[in-house]
Amino acid sequence: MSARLSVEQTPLAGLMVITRNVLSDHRGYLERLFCTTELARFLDGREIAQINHTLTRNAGAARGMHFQRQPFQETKIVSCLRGEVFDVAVDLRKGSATFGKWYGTVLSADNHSSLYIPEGFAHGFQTLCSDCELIYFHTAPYSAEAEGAVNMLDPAFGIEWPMAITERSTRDESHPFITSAFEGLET
Ligand SMILES: Cc1cn([C@H]2C[C@H](O)[C@@H](COP(=O)(O)OP(=O)(O)O[C@H]3O[C@@H](C)C(=O)[C@@H](O)[C@H]3O)O2)c(=O)[nH]c1=O
Repeated sequence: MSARLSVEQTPLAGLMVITRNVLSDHRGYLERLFCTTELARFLDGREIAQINHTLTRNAGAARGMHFQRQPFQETKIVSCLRGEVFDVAVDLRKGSATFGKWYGTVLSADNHSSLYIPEGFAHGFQTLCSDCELIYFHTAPYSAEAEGAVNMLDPAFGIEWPMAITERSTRDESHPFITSAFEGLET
């Protein structure tokens, strides 16, 4: 049986784009969203602790850039099951050669791509059309106390969002810009 998931490295070590190889027939298709066996070499024993699903109604809306601190640091796999989003991860790993760099890619229901985001990255996205649904596989449970975030408009990162950001949560709007005191996340 051929691999159902193809994995491509990005310029940020450990951050990967997964393409789901669909099995189509006259009814439609089947695709694999997660596979312990195929992803074993990356997961290195981590198990999925939580699966979350979000709907974002309006095009141009954005969520992020979120992460969880130790001991709830998490790897997450993000997939878009309806619509199209520009999905972004920022490397916040302390001591990383690419600290502060970002990588973005379009995830859509049609391109069957997912982003594999390792510990030490912040994640966010912007919707490119209305009614976008994402599904997240997380290796740690949600912890409000361990949540952290950086501002998606922070010039220190210079993320090139595809369109003007039309909507964010009050909390996401209020995340401060980082300062030189921010050394990054321990991983
Ligand atoms: C993320 C999360 C939130 N919540 C609660 C907190 C709050 O009351 C409500 C909405 O939370 P938020 O506004 O943080 O939801 P949202 O902005 O969609 O948060 C998500 O953003 C993207 C970018 C990610 O990377 C995800 O991991 C997650 O952080 O849901 C949970 O109960 N469990 C969870 O796992």
